[in-house]
Amino acid sequence: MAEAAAPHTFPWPVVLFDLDGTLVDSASDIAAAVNRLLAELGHAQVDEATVRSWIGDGARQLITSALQHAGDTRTADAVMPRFMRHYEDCLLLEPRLYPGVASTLQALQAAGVRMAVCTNKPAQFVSPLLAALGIDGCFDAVLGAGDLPERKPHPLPLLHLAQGFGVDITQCLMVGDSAADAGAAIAAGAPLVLVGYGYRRDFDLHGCGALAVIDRFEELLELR
Ligand SMILES: O=C(O)COP(=O)(O)O
Ligand SMILES: [Mg+2]
Repeated sequence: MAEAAAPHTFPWPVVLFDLDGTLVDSASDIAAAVNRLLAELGHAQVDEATVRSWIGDGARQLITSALQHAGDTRTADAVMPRFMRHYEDCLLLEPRLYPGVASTLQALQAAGVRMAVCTNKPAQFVSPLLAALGIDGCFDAVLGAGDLPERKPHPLPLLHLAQGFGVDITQCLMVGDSAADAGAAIAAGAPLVLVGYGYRRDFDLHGCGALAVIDRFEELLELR
């Protein structure tokens, strides 16, 4: 009788995933929303690469950067309701999972790893996006900006998720792309893996204490 394949073992029982720039390439949709706002405010359009450099610290910081870039003295708060309408309208224009994300999440799930999304994206957009991409069933918990009084790089969202899973934070691997993810993981005491393909700005991926920097999402399965 053929021997059953050994189940994949993974070093951590829980993985907390960042969303934008880690699981999902959403930059073109976010850029479309920003450009709709800029057009409405009478400003020139910006390219996707510029918007990518503004993603990672939440919608308010994104819009603060866009207004600054346009030389507009309005506050982010003053235009946020308008922006959120554009964000919602553009959310599902063409979001894409990065290569290997669906199969890797399935492999982790099959190995009994419990997973959560921990993102600075506005909370109301997270579940619809995960559902549209067909990966909503992989996660036991989803936390977005606005769900808690603090967001990454504050450690609270990570600590809150660990508590919900009933495990110590050192048992929760954080996987992200930005300084906000690294800051939150280090402040919380969570092990950290960074993806090299995301939206990082001026931040040293290799010098911030990550266990690994991966260029392909599937490399997660090789961690030991
Ligand atoms: O919306 C953002 O600014 C970034 O979201 P993220 O935390 O999933 O990268
Ligand atoms: Mg990110």
